[in-house]
Amino acid sequence: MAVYTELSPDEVATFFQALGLGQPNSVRGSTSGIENTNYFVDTEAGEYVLTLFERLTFEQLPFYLHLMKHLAARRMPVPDPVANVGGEILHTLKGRPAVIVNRLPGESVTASTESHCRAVGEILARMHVTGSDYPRRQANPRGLEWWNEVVPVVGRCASEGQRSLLTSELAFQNQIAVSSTYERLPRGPVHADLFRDNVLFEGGHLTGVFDFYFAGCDTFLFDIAVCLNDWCVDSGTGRQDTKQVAAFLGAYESVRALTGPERLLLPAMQRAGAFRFLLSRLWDLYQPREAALLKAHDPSHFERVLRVLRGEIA
Ligand SMILES: Nc1ncnc2c1ncn2[C@@H]1O[C@H](COP(=O)(O)OP(=O)(O)O)[C@@H](O)[C@H]1O
Ligand SMILES: N[C@@H](CCOP(=O)(O)O)C(=O)O
Repeated sequence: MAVYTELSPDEVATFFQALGLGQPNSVRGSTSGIENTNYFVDTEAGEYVLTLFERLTFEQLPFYLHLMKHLAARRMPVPDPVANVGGEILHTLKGRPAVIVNRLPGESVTASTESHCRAVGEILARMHVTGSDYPRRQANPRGLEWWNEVVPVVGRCASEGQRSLLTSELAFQNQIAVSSTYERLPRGPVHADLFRDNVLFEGGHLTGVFDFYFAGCDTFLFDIAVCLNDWCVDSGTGRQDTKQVAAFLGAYESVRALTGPERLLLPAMQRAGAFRFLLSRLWDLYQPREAALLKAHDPSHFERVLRVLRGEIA
């Protein structure tokens, strides 16, 4: 992310020492991401990421942090929050909720290949299966309820063409959500934002999945759709790459087979995935926050992806 909350080296050092992580040798603010303040901190004990939460509250965070702990404890390559002597993993720094996790190895990829799509399809299915017995419940914060709240708000600033797209897609998604097929979709904790910038690869192997801060309980199909829309879509045209989609779904199904209702609703959920990110990008554009190094994401990309999925452009 952008650094929203500035920390001095002394503040970071005191915090790390209190958690028994030693003296920081290096502290760097991250320039990517749009939601939280991240610092990369190296100490003699290891490499860490310190996150201060700018949007999420003390009440919302335990769901995300314990989900990461649950998956990490089951050998998934996700960040593992560091506990204090009392076993607490959610901390306070400068009055904000804060967490320290291990820094995962590898780099994000910008251009995805079929091999990347296979790796992400497989890890997503493993996360769905492994997360199935996670006991905490919290709704997807960027789900249907949020869409209904923000469409009228962003619609006021959007162009006429965008406004009519948003209104029409919202009506479609509201209809899908009350259908009996939708009711039968398998559900559980989902990442809900597993874009290329939230996955790490090293030497062709997937080494990390992070940024669980849009996670929530929702349909597994929504999670699959979000991934397909980022990993398997041509960024120039907004069209799906059918070979990448096949690679992703084949790998996903090698771990967990899709059900009949999931097959039926995949196109509708891909529209839902594109709609969700079009909405959040418009929201970020029209309600910007202070940040030293903020790079806003482009809404027109997801407008194109959504229009392609709706059959409005070839
Ligand atoms: N546990 C981690 N291991 C390695 N890199 C990480 C980790 N957490 C965050 N990062 C890095 O920090 C950057 C910003 O993190 P991110 O969670 O995407 O921020 P935001 O929530 O603000 O979008 C990522 O692009 C990634 O490079
Ligand atoms: N993936 C979202 C933005 C969320 O930001 P992140 O850096 O926290 O993943 C998008 O592309 O709109």
